[in-house]
Amino acid sequence: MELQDLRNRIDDLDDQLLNVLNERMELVKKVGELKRSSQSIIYRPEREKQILDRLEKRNNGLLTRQAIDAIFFEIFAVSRNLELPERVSYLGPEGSFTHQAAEGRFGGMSEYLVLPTIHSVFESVETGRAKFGVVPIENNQEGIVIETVDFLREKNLSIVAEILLQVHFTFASQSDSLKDIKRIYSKDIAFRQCGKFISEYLEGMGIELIPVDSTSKAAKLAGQEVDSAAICSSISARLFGVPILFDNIEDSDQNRTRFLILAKDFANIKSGDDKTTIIANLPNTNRPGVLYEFLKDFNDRGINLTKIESRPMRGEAAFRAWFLVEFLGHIDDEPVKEIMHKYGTHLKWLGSYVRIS
Ligand SMILES: O=C(O)C(=O)C[C@]1(C(=O)O)C=C[C@@H](O)C=C1
Repeated sequence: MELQDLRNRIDDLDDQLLNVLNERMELVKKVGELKRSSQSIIYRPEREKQILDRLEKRNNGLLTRQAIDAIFFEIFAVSRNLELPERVSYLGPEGSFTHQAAEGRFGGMSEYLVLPTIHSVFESVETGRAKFGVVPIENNQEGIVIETVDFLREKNLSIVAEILLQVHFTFASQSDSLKDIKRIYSKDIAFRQCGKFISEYLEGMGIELIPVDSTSKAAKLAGQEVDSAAICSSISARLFGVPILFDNIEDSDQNRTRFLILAKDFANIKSGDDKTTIIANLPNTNRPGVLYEFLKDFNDRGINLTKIESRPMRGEAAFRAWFLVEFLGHIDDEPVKEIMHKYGTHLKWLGSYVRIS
């Protein structure tokens, strides 16, 4: 078949797609009206997961699950904006991995608020300037993001969903020859995580490594100087128009960051595959066995703990700790309810949400 024939057929299919999408939006609009009249929540991650799981099962074409997710997250985002436009804040700057995570879930059409600190993201959701906020919580190579964990305890926000992002770094420069590069900008963590690439490709060339605040700042600087390069995300290289010379230059392809989507007073319905996050301020943690007994309560009920992170009780002279605890299951599960009831105000529920990681 000739190119023109193929393109004509693609045009036909695009017409059909457009009609079907518009038809879908008519239905979504009606859902939106129903929700508004009953004051229900617009964003329903568990319904979105149900749709994606169903489509994956039905799928017998070339699309991978990842591709289906990417296309449909964009459709859901457009749907939600039609139902009720909701602003999303994220930890910037633009081009950061958090930006990438937020866009992956809320699509290119949403209205975004780019904020400079994790604290300001929490605050924007608290004050209602944004409906949702996206912050990193942990990287599987570097560990927990302490600021996020501490604000989860301090502030009164709910966890709506988690996002898992595979972290890829790119090497971007306006110069197409490594010989001409005099300096590389990046974040200190990124230099560390791309150590093998740096020593194999760049060692002994007298190139200066300059740490800056963010990888997107690195991309911006590399966009202004022809003899510089940046180790940054592909989204920030694109944002600042810096050509990518090498992709996926990180040492480990296991490098993943987990992000949380936060909102005020949000509760998900059970999806059947959920994770729950709580804060435990256990009573008198200096008595022997307090933590052991608490953990045993989970074990006794067959609840799978996925994380326990210990943080200091600030403002006290004693060395006391509180814990961020995550486990598989939903707050509406009987065994989970039992534990929540048993410890009462010593536990603070932050959210039960569709499990990704
Ligand atoms: O089913 C709903 O509750 C909808 O609002 C529709 C829809 C969709 O586009 O399918 C949109 C937003 C929700 O997050 C989930 C699904």
